[in-house]
Parts: sequence; structure tokens; C-alpha cells
Amino acid sequence: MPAVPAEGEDTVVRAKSIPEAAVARLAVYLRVLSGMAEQGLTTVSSEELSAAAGVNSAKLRKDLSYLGSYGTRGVGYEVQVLVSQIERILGLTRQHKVAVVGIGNLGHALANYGGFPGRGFPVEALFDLDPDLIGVPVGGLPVSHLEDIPRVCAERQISIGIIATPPTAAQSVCDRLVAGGVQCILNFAPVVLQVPSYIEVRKVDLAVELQILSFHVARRADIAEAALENQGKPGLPGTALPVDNGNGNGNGNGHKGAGTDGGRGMVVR
Ligand SMILES: NC(=O)c1ccc[n+]([C@@H]2O[C@H](COP(=O)([O-])OP(=O)(O)OC[C@H]3O[C@@H](n4cnc5c(N)ncnc54)[C@H](O)[C@@H]3O)[C@@H](O)[C@H]2O)c1
Repeated sequence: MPAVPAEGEDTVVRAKSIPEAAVARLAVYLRVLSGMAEQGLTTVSSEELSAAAGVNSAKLRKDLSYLGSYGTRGVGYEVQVLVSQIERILGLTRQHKVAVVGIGNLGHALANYGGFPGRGFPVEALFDLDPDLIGVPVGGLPVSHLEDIPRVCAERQISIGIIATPPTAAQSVCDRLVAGGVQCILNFAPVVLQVPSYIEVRKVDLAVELQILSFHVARRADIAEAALENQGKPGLPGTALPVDNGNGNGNGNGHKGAGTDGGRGMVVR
């Protein structure tokens, strides 16, 4: 007789097999579905959801199949069921406390942004080294000193650290966050961080996103030019297929680079 999976085991097995690009899209579906639930919608068709999320419907159905969700013909998906399934698979059934380090332009914006707590990411600590900032409340939370990162993060059980310092400070900030027990780092500084292999790092680089957009605009111009040149030539297509960038909507995110540093047993991300 096959073993019955323990509660949650099934979710863990499923989560392991989901490609990272699909994980990014699940987060988008969750945002869209939460908005629909707020408006009182109880069911949604895959066409409606794919249009609202900007993802083609075949890719959407494939993504939702990772959850074991296939919808009902003629009815679609139950919004609340999908919300719960995605929250479970993304580990959002519990809160993840966040610390922001570097309370300059970007850090101020992040600390003041009211949208994180409602989505399970309460900002619980802020750090900087500028004496004019220490003790000053930003978004209702006083800024602590850089040196207190390990103690405060451990005490407040911070699990995600956001780095918004100049690049030269980012590695030492990262080391302090790791010492404080954070498990994940969201890095805005344009620098490659060295972390132990059990730490998850995401790098946010708006310039890279803009370059990807630029690539797609250039591709579109090339395609239009080729189509114009081919017009009237027998046997040649007037258009070409766009590049599939993995997220099904032409936005090209979900990139992640990782390798090893070949010595310290660290992962370079
Ligand atoms: N990824 C992106 O898309 C993106 C966009 C904008 C900015 N950035 C990057 O984000 C970072 C912050 O940008 P900004 O415009 O907010 O800079 P900023 O100069 O306004 O703020 C930096 C803050 O970090 C503090 N700081 C400096 N060294 C520190 C240390 N060792 N520990 C703690 N705090 C320290 C400074 O006192 C300051 O308050 C930069 O690295 C910038 O390149 C990234």
C-alpha cells in the first residue's frame, strides 16, 4: 500500500519541483487573485486570470497544475481555494519579519511603504550608521545602529534582510545579517555577495530590468524592419515569433545567477 504523505509533506514535494520562473508567476497570480477576492469574486476562468496577470493561458494552466489545481470545465477556479494553495506553496501561511539596512533614499521608501505587512512581510528593524538617523523613527520604527544588526535580528527573529547601502558596505552588512540569523537577503546594491550555501539571495537591479526591456524593444524593431523588407517577397514570412523569456508575458524577469567562489565553501550570488 502506498504511504500516505504527512500533512504538509505533499506541499513540500510539489514546491521542490516548481521552476523558479513559475514561482515568480505564482506570486503575480496571488496578487491578482487577492484583488479579485477583495472585490467579492468567487470564481475565475483561466482566460480571465491569464488576462489580468499578463501571462498566456497555456502557461497559466501549467503553473496552476504545479499546485494540483486544474479548475472545473465551464466554471473555472475557485478564487479563495487558489489563494490558499498559492499561499501555502509560497510559504506565506506564516509571517516573515524583514529588516532594512541603509535608510537613505531607497531605505526610506521601503520603510515607509505600507504594502509589505499585509502581504506577510512586516518590517521590524531598520539599520544605518549615520548618527543623524540613529533613533529617528522612519515609518514608525526607530533606526538602530549597524553594529546592533546581529543582536536585534536574533532578538526579533528577522528572517529577511534588505540591503540598501552603498555597494562598498554591502558585504559587511550581509555578514552581519547572516550572523543575526537571517535566512534570505534581498540585495539592491550593485555588488555580488558571498554567502553560506544555506542563505537565499535575490538581487534587484532595475538597470538590468531596463536593459531587458530595451532588448525586447530592439527585437520588435528588428522584426518590424524584417517584415517590411520581406513584404512582397514570395515564400518569406512577413513576421517572426517573439522570444520566449520564460514568464510568458514578455517581461523577462525571474533571472538568477549563482555559482561558487571555489574556496570558502560560499555561494556567490
Ligand atoms: N537595485 C536597484 O534597482 C537600485 C535602485 C536604486 C538604488 N540602488 C542601490 O541601492 C543602494 C542605496 O541607494 P540610495 O539611493 O538609497 O543611497 P543613499 O546614499 O541615499 O543611502 C544609503 C544609506 O546607507 C547608509 N549606509 C552607508 N554605509 C552603511 C553601512 N555600512 N551600514 C549601514 N548603513 C550604511 C547611509 O548612511 C545612507 O543612509 C545603492 O547601493 C544603490 O546603488 C539600487
